Amino acid sequence: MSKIQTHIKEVKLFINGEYVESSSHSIFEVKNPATQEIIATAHEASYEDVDRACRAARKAFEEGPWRTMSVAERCSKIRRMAEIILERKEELARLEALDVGKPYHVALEREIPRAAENLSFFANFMEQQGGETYPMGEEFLNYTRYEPVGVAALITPWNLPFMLTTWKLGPCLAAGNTAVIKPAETTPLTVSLLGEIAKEAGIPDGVVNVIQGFGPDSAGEYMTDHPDVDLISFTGETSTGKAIMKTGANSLKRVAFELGGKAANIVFEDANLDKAIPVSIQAAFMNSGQVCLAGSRILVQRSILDEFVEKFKQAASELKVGDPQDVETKMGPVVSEEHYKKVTSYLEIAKEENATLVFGGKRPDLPDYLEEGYYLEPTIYIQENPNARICREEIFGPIVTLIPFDTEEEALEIANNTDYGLNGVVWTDNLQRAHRISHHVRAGTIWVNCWFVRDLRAPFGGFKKSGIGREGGHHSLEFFTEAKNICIALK
Ligand SMILES: NC(=O)C1=CN([C@@H]2O[C@H](COP(=O)(O)OP(=O)(O)OC[C@H]3O[C@@H](n4cnc5c(N)ncnc54)[C@H](O)[C@@H]3O)[C@@H](O)[C@H]2O)C=CC1
Ligand SMILES: O=C(O)/C=C/C=C(\O)C(=O)O
Repeated sequence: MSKIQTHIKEVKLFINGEYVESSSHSIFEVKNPATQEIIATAHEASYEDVDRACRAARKAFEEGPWRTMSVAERCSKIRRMAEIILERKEELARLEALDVGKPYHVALEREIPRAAENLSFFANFMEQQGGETYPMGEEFLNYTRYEPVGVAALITPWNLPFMLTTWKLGPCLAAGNTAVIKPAETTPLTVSLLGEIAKEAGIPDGVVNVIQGFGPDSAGEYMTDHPDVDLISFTGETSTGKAIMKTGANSLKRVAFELGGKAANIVFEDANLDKAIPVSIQAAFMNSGQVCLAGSRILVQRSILDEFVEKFKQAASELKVGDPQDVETKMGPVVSEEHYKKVTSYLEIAKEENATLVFGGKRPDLPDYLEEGYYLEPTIYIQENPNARICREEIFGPIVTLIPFDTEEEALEIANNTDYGLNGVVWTDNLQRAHRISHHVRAGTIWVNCWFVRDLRAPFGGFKKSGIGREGGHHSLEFFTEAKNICIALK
């Protein structure tokens, strides 16, 4: 008998202000990755359902009051959504932990509050926006308005489902657009509640629609091809971004992509290891390493390699792996069987590439009721060859690779030796070096002596294959608005 309290749930579609079943009666199962228990069944949206959702969003955009109501009124409703999320935070955190396998307390203390903040931040930010004015002497005056674009398809992955969906929904709604949301098929639970939360907050029917289903030949592809969708905001795998771009090109949809990463976490010999070690452990193993910003390769200056390895290994051995619902747990399973196979295939690859296993590399010892869960110990390798696959490919699991280097130039070369460029981390007490490295690592965010510190006004996104465009502050609003210039003759 499982110790985990499961929550059997039927996940329906939310279209035009109400829960509906799939018109094709197609259903898929949702599993708890800690036990493989079925925790819910979800309705897969057919083409007809996606079409209804997109048309409802279009109608709400064209006819409804959402686009034309005052910014103050719109934003107060978005803030109310944030309040409801906080009122329901225990329930949402419990569902997120069940669905993704992440520790409940991480969802409760970090991700669900951040989801609420994603909405309240953009509501407040939108209210402070002005426009440009360009007087042409006494004869003409130009002024700019930022108007909503239309219907947005918001497609999100399974690693931080609720947080990442609200990160898109906040600016989308604040700017006056309407939305059709599709969470990942692996983790539909929390996002399925966003429609009812919006409705309770007083947001008109049709403005927030949530559909469920898969990617290719399913709900994801249908929405990216739909003529009523104007723009697509997507977070997920780089190859999926390419597929979405191709489909969206048929009707020239605007796209913003936040894709994969393989961050270099560079530790110089003058770094404060008392800070660098615990934060690097977080960066490697938070959410079982299923974070696009994960510091999954740690470049360590050779003169401190032995000390770093000893301390890092000790800290990894103290991470409690276990039941996501247990308050002591620091790391749960990975999200699904398919993903477990992908992640654990890198154990074989590491062996073939002669990496040195420092810690982990197998299933942890766990109570019987977790024996079917997709667990892997926090795993640490040293790999001298920076071209090895574990140094360049996104594993998206609890596997971290330590790569020794001697000089600053070498560290930079290794850091940039990947197709990705989402973020990087530098540990040093040398201010000039911190700036030099930050300028030369080709990535969208560099954290110096810290990691995953987020100011929601700052640009967030990737260089190279890590994305297209930026989210955050006015960057998000630019994506979700059309700039219009109005030129007035004054005489
Ligand atoms: N934030 C990030 O950078 C993330 C990266 N990943 C990477 O992606 C890998 C697989 O994770 P998945 O969730 O399977 O990512 P994915 O990119 O396959 O799926 C993300 C979302 O896109 C949808 N989708 C898939 N194919 C589509 C298509 N052709 N058209 C429209 N929508 C489509 C999915 O149903 C899901 O909602 C991970 O192993 C990791 O490498 C995953 C999650 C987050
Ligand atoms: O903090 C944000 O806004 C986004 C974080 C995104 C990830 O960590 C992810 O996609 O894994």
